[in-house]
Amino acid sequence: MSEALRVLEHVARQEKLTLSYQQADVGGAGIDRHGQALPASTLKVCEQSDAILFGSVGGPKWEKLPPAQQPERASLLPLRKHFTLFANIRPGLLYRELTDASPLKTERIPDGIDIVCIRELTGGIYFGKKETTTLADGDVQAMDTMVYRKSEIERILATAVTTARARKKKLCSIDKANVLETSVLWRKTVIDYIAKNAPDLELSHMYVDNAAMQLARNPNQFDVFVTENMFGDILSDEMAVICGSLGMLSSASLGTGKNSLGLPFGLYEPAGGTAPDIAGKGIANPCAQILSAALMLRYSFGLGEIATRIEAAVKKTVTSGTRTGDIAFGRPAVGTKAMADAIIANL
Ligand SMILES: NC(=O)c1ccc[n+]([C@@H]2O[C@H](COP(=O)([O-])OP(=O)(O)OC[C@H]3O[C@@H](n4cnc5c(N)ncnc54)[C@H](O)[C@@H]3O)[C@@H](O)[C@H]2O)c1
Ligand SMILES: CC(C)[C@H](C(=O)O)[C@@H](O)C(=O)O
Ligand SMILES: [Mg+2]
Repeated sequence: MSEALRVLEHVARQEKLTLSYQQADVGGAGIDRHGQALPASTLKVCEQSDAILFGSVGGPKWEKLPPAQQPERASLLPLRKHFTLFANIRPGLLYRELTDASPLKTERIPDGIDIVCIRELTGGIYFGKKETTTLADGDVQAMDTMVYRKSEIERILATAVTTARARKKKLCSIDKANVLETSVLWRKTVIDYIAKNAPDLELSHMYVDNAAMQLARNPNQFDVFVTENMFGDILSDEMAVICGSLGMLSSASLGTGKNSLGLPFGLYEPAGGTAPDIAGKGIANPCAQILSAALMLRYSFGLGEIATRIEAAVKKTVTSGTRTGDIAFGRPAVGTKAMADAIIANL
């Protein structure tokens, strides 16, 4: 986050913009300093802001807390729900020059990867009824329910249509309609919605297990794919690794809310987590956070040109060989700060 803020401050200086931001504790920092993962003061700061640039939460230190109090469930999910951020846009981009960082064979992705995951973010099994009960026979039973309404599916489809129209007009909807009732509704809603509202799109459907395989086999057969919350969580991590590293995967979460500029209010965060295995060593890849900041400038501040400039600087830095360990693969690696320095130099 500190490197992303340095990049933002740098572009603000260059463009003579005033960037006004407040930092607020969330997740483990919220628990440690305020006794709650999402302190009321933090929520207030978010409500008064035009956008949220989110770090990552969670980690071994808080894993022993009751599940409902842990950072992920008690801060990130409530934030998504509070602002109805139902549309999670995760671009899966692997530069041609970086194909060696992908576990896929270069022959399969000679031009890199360029796909987009649209994940429904405020419904499904994440937010359905949850319960753990001890049964009469002493056995313990836990339950999570997956619930979707047609209207929830339609509103994420609107985002998917806009995204697909701005690209190759090709949309794949991913579900498990051979097993799940929610997926049967999902597929029917997709068919009806696209026929009525976007007949210009090339629409396909795929079961999620096959999609997981197809992503690894030939990712560029997709252009934009849209899916429910948990499938999107899992497929976006797979997408991240075939695109080189979770450290490169940014994301934007949007709802219907508008900010004081009349633009979409959004939460912008890397798709990855707190990377406990490398935390504190100064070697994490800052690109996902920096690219998330670029998405924030584009969607919530209407500063698309500056966002494109940041994206180009990240690409130039990585493709010219300056890389953190997660994407270095045998080349000399730089640390987090040096990576951001190089990006700033390219800006
Ligand atoms: N948005 C979020 O806040 C978010 C997202 C995912 C996971 N988490 C939380 O993070 C914690 C760790 O989860 P996990 O280990 O399953 O996932 P993770 O994403 O933190 O790490 C998975 C792997 O990817 C690597 N990685 C991730 N980001 C990287 C980066 N920027 N640079 C280099 N390598 C990077 C890690 O080193 C690790 O090997 C858990 O508490 C989890 O709940 C939070
Ligand atoms: C941390 C966790 C709650 C979160 C999710 O499952 O949505 C993360 O994995 C993500 O992909 O943003
Ligand atoms: Mg995830």
